[in-house]
Amino acid sequence: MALLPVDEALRRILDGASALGTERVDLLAAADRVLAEDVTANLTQPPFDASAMDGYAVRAADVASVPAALEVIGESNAGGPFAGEVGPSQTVRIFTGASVPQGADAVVIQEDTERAGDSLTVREAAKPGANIRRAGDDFRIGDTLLRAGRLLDASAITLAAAGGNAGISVRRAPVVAILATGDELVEPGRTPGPGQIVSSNPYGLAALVRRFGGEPWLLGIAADTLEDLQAKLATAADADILVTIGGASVGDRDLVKPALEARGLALDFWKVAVRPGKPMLFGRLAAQRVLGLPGNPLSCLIAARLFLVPLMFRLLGRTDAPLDERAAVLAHPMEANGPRQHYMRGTLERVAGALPRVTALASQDSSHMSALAAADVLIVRPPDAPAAAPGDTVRVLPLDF
Ligand SMILES: Nc1nc2c(c(=O)[nH]1)N[C@H]1C(S)=C(S)[C@@H](COP(=O)(O)OP(=O)(O)OC[C@H]3O[C@@H](n4cnc5c(N)ncnc54)[C@H](O)[C@@H]3O)O[C@H]1N2
Ligand code: MOO
Repeated sequence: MALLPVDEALRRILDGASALGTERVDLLAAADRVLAEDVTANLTQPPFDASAMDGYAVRAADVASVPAALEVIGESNAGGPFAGEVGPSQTVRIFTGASVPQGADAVVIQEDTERAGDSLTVREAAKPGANIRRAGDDFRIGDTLLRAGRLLDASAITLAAAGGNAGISVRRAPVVAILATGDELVEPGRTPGPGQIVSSNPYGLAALVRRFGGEPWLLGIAADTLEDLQAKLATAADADILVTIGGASVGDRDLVKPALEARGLALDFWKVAVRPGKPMLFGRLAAQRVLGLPGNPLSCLIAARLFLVPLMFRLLGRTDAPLDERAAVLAHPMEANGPRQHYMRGTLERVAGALPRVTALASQDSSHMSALAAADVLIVRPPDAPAAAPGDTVRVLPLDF
């Protein structure tokens, strides 16, 4: 099979994928979930004309020329409005957030006044509307506050709450089953025997899945036998997405593809023109989407960021773009690229008033986890890109996981 271009691989993975079902959660459980329905305002905010400052509610005409002498006739507190009306040459003591009483059309801040008993001297003039937040300035009952498909961050949750919404409809989190494969693997914390290494990838993948709103489901490590692979794959039938790690290449023990095929995998593609991540496979086991990621840790995580995360966005109904490429300027020359789209690990440096400057790390080995942890971007080198010079503009993808 020929290597598939990155865009085409992504298109095929997303083909026919649609948003999962919805569930209602209360506001405290809504953080980082994806909104499934528009949120509307059940209230108007502010619900009344409110003072923006601590001071005195006045008739602007009374304080057009200063100093002006006024009589204090009462008080309006946040939560305790003044019941009467402010008449000519009268004023009401008022506090931030309190309702502006009838008759008043401006608020003079406390610092611009002098008080003696019920007498107030205003030293600064105020125009009509000064320091008043009008009813509905922020939003009105029936307004659409938030659109479906948006990630619920702190500001969105604050707005939903202010609009009188106690519960929110969100997308069900996609369940992503993760199966490590390989006789050489032991769980972290165990001492590897001869020829063994620690199975690190599932933990990084689980973090990535959580980070983007999914529910990771770790299936452990399958041995390099068709029997064990098939048995472990069978336990994942209820997951929305099945991810296998390793055993995807052409070695004699690379049995993931045959094991999946024996379980009825409809293979869509195997091998993508991407570096790292080439031996990735994608197919379907009935309704379940299956991503077979390579074993090299960087290949695994970077392929997951490039292909699994956009699929999760789709299942979550997210409307923002899953891959946010930006421009940066190269700090050094770069050789021409080969036929695979190369996602090189790099570090980004801010430059005042100009595009940031990017430096590729010395190690671009797909097994060097220390390099990935030290990087803050991936430099995207398109297939067969010509050699580049310092100062050339390149695309970078922030490492956001
Ligand atoms: N003759 C060829 N050999 C290889 C090719 C090729 O095209 N022709 N592709 C290379 C590329 S590119 C990659 S990437 C790797 C991917 O191989 P597999 O997906 O089959 O992965 P494994 O061989 O099982 O493992 C590779 C490497 O990663 C380690 N590994 C595996 N699982 C884990 C885990 N859960 N945690 C940490 N590390 C893991 C494994 O021990 C190996 O060191 O193939 C190249 N070969
Ligand atoms: O694609 Mo492999 O991921 O180049 O090491």
